[in-house]
Amino acid sequence: MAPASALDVDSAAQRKRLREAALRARQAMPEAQRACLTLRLAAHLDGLMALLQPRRLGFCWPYRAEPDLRQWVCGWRVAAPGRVAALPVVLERDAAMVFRAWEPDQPMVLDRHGIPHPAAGDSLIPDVVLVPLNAFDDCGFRLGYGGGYFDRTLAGMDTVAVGVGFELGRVPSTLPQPHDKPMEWIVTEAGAARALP
Ligand SMILES: Nc1nc2c(c(=O)[nH]1)N(C=O)[C@@H](CNc1ccc(C(=O)N[C@@H](CCC(=O)O)C(=O)O)cc1)CN2
Ligand SMILES: Nc1ncnc2c1ncn2[C@@H]1O[C@H](COP(=O)(O)OP(=O)(O)OP(=O)(O)O)[C@@H](O)[C@H]1O
Repeated sequence: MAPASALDVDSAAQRKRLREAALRARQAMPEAQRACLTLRLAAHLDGLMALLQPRRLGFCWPYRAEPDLRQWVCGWRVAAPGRVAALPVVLERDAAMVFRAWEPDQPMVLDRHGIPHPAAGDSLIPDVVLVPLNAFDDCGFRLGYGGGYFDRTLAGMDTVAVGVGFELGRVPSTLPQPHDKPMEWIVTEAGAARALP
């Protein structure tokens, strides 16, 4: 849909700048530093998961220097019986994603963006989804890669959305649009916090 006004054009351009700046800063971080921040972030995730107690947990395969949560998820999964980890699957452009259960060593295929996901499996609804953040704000609004996949997926799903990212992506406002649904929680290396109302 075409932007309605000069103000919309302005805020779309600003969102693009915020998204790109956060992505650039994250990708410029040395790998060792990223790993160190991810360990701290994971410790805060432990605390939040103890509170939320999901049985089915959605997360993302790391992409473009996002926090790599695979090891942490493996530990979470085996720490109690019946826990299921799930990855999002982009079946169609401009549509909601589905989640499929994931276990280490299972066959994976690449989606249209080159991100691995389980090759087969029934779709499921996670109790909690860990949503990657590029830029984000204290109200829980986020900027992803601009595909609108999470916006569409979370709009139709009864799940707790937990934004996961590094502090370097925090901005005063992401200039949220009417379709944006805020995360309930934000977890970074600095802690886990409920998004502000
Ligand atoms: N780790 C991870 N996996 C994820 C997501 C995510 O944010 N992080 N997604 C959350 O939505 C979905 C994939 N969404 C994506 C949307 C756009 C682009 C992307 O690279 N877009 C290009 C331009 C278009 C293209 O090349 O297809 C770009 O940003 O330059 C990548 C992933 C599902 N898997
Ligand atoms: N609930 C929705 N239903 C239909 N289209 C939507 C919905 N949410 C977002 N979109 C479309 O997706 C486009 C991209 O949205 P946005 O810029 O917020 O992406 P993003 O949050 O960065 O991406 P992602 O959710 O993939 O991480 C929007 O311009 C809008 O057209």
